[in-house]
Amino acid sequence: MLEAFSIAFTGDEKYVVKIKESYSVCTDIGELAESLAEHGPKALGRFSIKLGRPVRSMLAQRVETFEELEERIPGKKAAEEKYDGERVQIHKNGEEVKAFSRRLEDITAQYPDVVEAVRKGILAEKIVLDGEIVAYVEGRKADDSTGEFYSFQRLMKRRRKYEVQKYAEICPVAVFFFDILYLEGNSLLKKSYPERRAILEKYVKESEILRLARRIVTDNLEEIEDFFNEALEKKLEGIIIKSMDRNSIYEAGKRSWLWLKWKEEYASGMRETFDLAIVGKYYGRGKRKGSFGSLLCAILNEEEQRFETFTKVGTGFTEEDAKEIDSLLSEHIISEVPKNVLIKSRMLPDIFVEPSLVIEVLGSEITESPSHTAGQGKGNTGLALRFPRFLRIRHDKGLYDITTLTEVRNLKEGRGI
Ligand SMILES: Nc1ncnc2c1ncn2[C@@H]1O[C@H](COP(=O)(O)OP(=O)(O)OP(=O)(O)O)[C@@H](O)[C@H]1O
Repeated sequence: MLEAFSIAFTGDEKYVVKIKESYSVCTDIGELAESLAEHGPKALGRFSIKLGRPVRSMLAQRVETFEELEERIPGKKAAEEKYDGERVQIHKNGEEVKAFSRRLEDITAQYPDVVEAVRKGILAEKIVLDGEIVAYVEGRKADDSTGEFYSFQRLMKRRRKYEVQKYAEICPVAVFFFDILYLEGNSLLKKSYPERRAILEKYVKESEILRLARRIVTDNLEEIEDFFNEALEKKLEGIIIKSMDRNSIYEAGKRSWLWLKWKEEYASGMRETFDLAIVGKYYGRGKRKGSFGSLLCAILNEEEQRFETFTKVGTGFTEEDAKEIDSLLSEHIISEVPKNVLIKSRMLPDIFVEPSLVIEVLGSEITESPSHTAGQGKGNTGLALRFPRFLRIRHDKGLYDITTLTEVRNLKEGRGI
């Protein structure tokens, strides 16, 4: 249809791309046609976001490797949690609130709880917000202040015309806002992502239902890896990396390289298990305070007869695992780095543990890392295991039965263990 518009209203095919761009902002096809009929190509580029008329969503590109995140968006970037629910664009005009789906359908009636929360907790008269609605229950467990995410399938129970109120109770939701597109008469589409996020934070009064997408801003890929692992631990499926560049505008209707997605399934090139010795423990920090935290784990360097750190494991533990590990480790806590262990100063754990307990860990990539000491040469980089996940305690394995440096090197070079 948009192609036909190009010929019909401009007499030339060459305007198709521009017409498509205009449609991303002016999704009312009648209005688009009228304007083109009246002004011809001059109408293009004049469209702006309008209250009550959703723009097409900006989408993220996928990358093939974790390093590609750095290649595509070098330096400082934001990593946001990626919520698996329904994309929603919320338009608030005073008391009137409308919610639109990614397919631009009006889904307001399905979410009376969200509408009510927006009326109360969004501190602007006229505003357009972009986010994801998820099946979510706040602070379910006593020790879990961040709440619990449920599957997309569960959210789909809310897709109904009848008994909406009943299902609002059966399936509570939260909206995680990650963008703002319009404020009090002004389009924000051309503002940079850091500017938009700062404005967004001012206008969302967080509550059980209204949340801001959790994120970190960093230029350190390892921190992003930790953030990704934490996201998986919360049963999220990944993260979205966002450019902080001056030109990081909101590209309506585009699958943009300014946003990259990284999901659990992309990381599973290799699925190999490793038996590792625990040599330290970190406490849960920030929102994970009070949680189990993570374990610093080592492989055996057979030649040097010492344990060299290889990874930090923070996911995959059940509550029982955590309790058992804590109680087993309590007998091996010491006040300094154990003699037969090599740890980089940047990785010093909160608690040092004499190597004794062996755990089995699933991992999906071996990379060079300045943080770990496994096989570290003169260049000061060691080998590290990416995306580790705890599987079980190996009571049956002794310290000298664990994965060795030779095995890790073989695996890295594709020779297998
Ligand atoms: N923090 C976030 N920032 C941007 N998008 C997010 C965020 N959290 C969740 N999303 C959602 O993630 C979607 C992209 O993830 P995914 O690849 O799983 O979805 P898809 O429908 O298969 O692909 P796509 O939406 O990219 O076409 C976005 O369209 C958006 O709805």
